[in-house]
Amino acid sequence: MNNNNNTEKWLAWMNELSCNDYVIIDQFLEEELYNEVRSFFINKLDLFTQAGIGALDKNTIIKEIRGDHTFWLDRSRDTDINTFWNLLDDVIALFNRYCFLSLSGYEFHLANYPPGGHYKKHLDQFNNRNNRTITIILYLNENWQKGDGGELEIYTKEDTSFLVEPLGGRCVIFKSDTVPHSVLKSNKNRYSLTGWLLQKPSKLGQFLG
Ligand SMILES: O=C(O)CCC(=O)C(=O)O
Ligand SMILES: [Fe+2]
Repeated sequence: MNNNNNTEKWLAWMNELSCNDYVIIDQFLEEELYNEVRSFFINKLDLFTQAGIGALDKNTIIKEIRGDHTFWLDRSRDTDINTFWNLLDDVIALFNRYCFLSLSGYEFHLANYPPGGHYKKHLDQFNNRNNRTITIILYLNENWQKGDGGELEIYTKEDTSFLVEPLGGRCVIFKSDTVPHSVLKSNKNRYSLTGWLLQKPSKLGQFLG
């Protein structure tokens, strides 16, 4: 973190995350970085493909469950957003230090839900691969209006749920294994940058012998 002020902000967000399992942050990035990420998104729109469900070979396209199109990011290739990658390094270091985690990596994609797109209620951890630990979603929608749909529905520990509008600059962070969520039908293109901070795989020994 480049200054104490940012560290303090992160400590408050992590505190909220540990109490509620989620935290919602408006104007998450400084304007310049937000614009950089959004321009990068727009430049890549031609490369998006229909998203699937499940890890690796279990990945199948089921439009009834999720309707988004995605583009997976690669830090060494996608250097236009280096400032964002560097921020992630700092964030991972803070989580490991203050939340006693052992995060060792991340995976991020750009996502577009075209009109009619939605994602049914789910958890972000796959049954057969459980190292997704923290989910981070940054919305990139300018001028999102009531009636545009595409709200994120978050289901709480108290068995209630609430809706989060995908407003540009808003970031939602939650625990990947405990917070069920869904995306309601979007009525227009809905842009986001979504990713997961990954825990070091446990029980590697059983594979390594
Ligand atoms: O874009 C969102 O609000 C949520 C996306 C989501 O749940 C996912 O990609 O797993
Ligand atoms: Fe999800």
